[in-house]
Amino acid sequence: MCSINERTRWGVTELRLAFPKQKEMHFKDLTFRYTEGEKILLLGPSGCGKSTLLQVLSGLIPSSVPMAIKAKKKEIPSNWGFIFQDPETQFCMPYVDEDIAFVLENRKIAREKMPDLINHYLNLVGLDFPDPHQLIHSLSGGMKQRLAIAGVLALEPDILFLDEPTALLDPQGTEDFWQSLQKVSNNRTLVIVEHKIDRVIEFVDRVVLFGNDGTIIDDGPKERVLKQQKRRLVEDGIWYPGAWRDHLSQRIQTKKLPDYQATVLTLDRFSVKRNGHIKCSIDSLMINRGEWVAVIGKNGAGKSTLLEGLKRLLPTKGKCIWNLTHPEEAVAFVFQNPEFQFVTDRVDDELAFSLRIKQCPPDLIRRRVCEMLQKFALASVRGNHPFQLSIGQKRRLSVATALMEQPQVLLLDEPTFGQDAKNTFQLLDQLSELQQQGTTIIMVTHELEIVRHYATRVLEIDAGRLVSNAHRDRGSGSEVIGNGHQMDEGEKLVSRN
Ligand SMILES: Nc1ncnc2c1ncn2[C@@H]1O[C@H](COP(=O)(O)OP(=O)(O)OP(=O)(O)O)[C@@H](O)[C@H]1O
Ligand SMILES: Nc1ncnc2c1ncn2[C@@H]1O[C@H](COP(=O)(O)OP(=O)(O)OP(=O)(O)O)[C@@H](O)[C@H]1O
Repeated sequence: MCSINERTRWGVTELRLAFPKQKEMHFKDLTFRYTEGEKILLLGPSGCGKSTLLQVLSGLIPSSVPMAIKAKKKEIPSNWGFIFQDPETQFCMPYVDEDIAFVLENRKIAREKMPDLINHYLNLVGLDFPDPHQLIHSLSGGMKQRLAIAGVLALEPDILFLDEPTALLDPQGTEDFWQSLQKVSNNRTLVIVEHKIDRVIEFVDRVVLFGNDGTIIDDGPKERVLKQQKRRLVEDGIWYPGAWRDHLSQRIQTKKLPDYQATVLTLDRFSVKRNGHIKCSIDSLMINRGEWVAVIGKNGAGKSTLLEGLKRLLPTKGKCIWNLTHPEEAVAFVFQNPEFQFVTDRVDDELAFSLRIKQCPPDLIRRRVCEMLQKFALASVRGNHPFQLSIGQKRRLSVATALMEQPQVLLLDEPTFGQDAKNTFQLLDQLSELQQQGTTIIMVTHELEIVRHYATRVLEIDAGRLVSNAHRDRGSGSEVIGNGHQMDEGEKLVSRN
């Protein structure tokens, strides 16, 4: 073991950076240095610049992402791997096995050793294909994220830059990821951005806390930073261990939900196909107005497929009856990948788009756009291109556009992934308000706290089938919900036909 003085140090000194077409510099002379073997968590509100800084530290900015940057000193490591927020950006080849083989080839691994190694890295992230010669395009969002991680682990890098590596993973996948990383990270240096705080915090020794404007507010051992900065974390809406508990204890308990009794959706021998194959089927299901339905299940189970089938974005068979006058308009949809949704080149135009098509009065559109920019913390980026937003901002914009028309039914595919605490809680408060007014919410989520504290019904999908349909109720004892997660004491699921 070498002493700290002998270890290599990297980082940036007095960094300033300008995004294309932006006059103002991001980071005001930011200095951040780190040492071989350190395990560091970058914490800060959505949009403060965490992902951008990771890309500067790895040298991706400006070498692969051209950007004007100024720094007194830059020390960039050589053997690093980068796990991106958006797994789609990570792949070089069309097939699963080829993508990992590509990395192994770069490491000059002999061809005959490759099949075993490919399986080894896929197993590390819990991907188990009978034949790994699978089209990457045909994987679910969470499966792609697992593959992206496997590809980076196959590099066997000394340094890992991890940008929200578990955002799209199911709870078991998240746990598996941290366990796999534990196995391979002994002497490695890790610089991590992660909103799901509870697990990652066990893993790191140093926490760097950023403010809204990208300045470093504190930097030091995790115990000290989390303790001394607790007020700041709460005020800025940054995740900290116990944030959920504090939020729920302060949450104004919503009035008893109105029982509308009116069926809004009936499914009968309903199935949804992708590429000619049935990927999700439900024999029989009825959902009432004002319900909050959580759709849970493992990565690749068929949750997004179900939602896309309900919105008729994929071919379906059987009955899917919406008890609504104009279902095409009354049912709003939020894709798992927010970029699929954007149709304009400015944030404010994106919000105004659907109301303009309906020829609503300009005054009303302006008022509504301003309201949503405030509610979704997007006012400072209102003139930006939607593709230039941070992941959290993109996610909020996609949800905000769906809410513009005040739809009667909301189909939401993981609307809270990649969000800081403040924006997560604000979104949930808004959805609760809409639910009180009778909006039906059908939401795919891996966030068990939402399932526990907001859902009125939980549908569990496994291998393309509805395996459990349970009404959420409070009672005694505890029960197990999807992915082997124990419900809190005092809660239980009541089965429904
Ligand atoms: N290409 C770009 N052009 C203009 N602004 C950009 C560009 N890329 C990022 N930004 C802005 O820079 C800021 C920092 O973005 P970044 O993705 O680094 O934030 P982050 O802290 O990782 O956020 P999140 O937690 O939401 O992922 C954001 O306000 C974003 O809108
Ligand atoms: N574009 C596609 N083409 C073909 N098959 C696909 C496509 N997208 C997903 N699939 C397959 O359909 C099945 C269900 O995928 P789906 O995206 O519905 O899963 P999911 O439960 O939403 O997963 P996740 O939690 O990872 O988002 C998976 O077996 C997946 O491989």
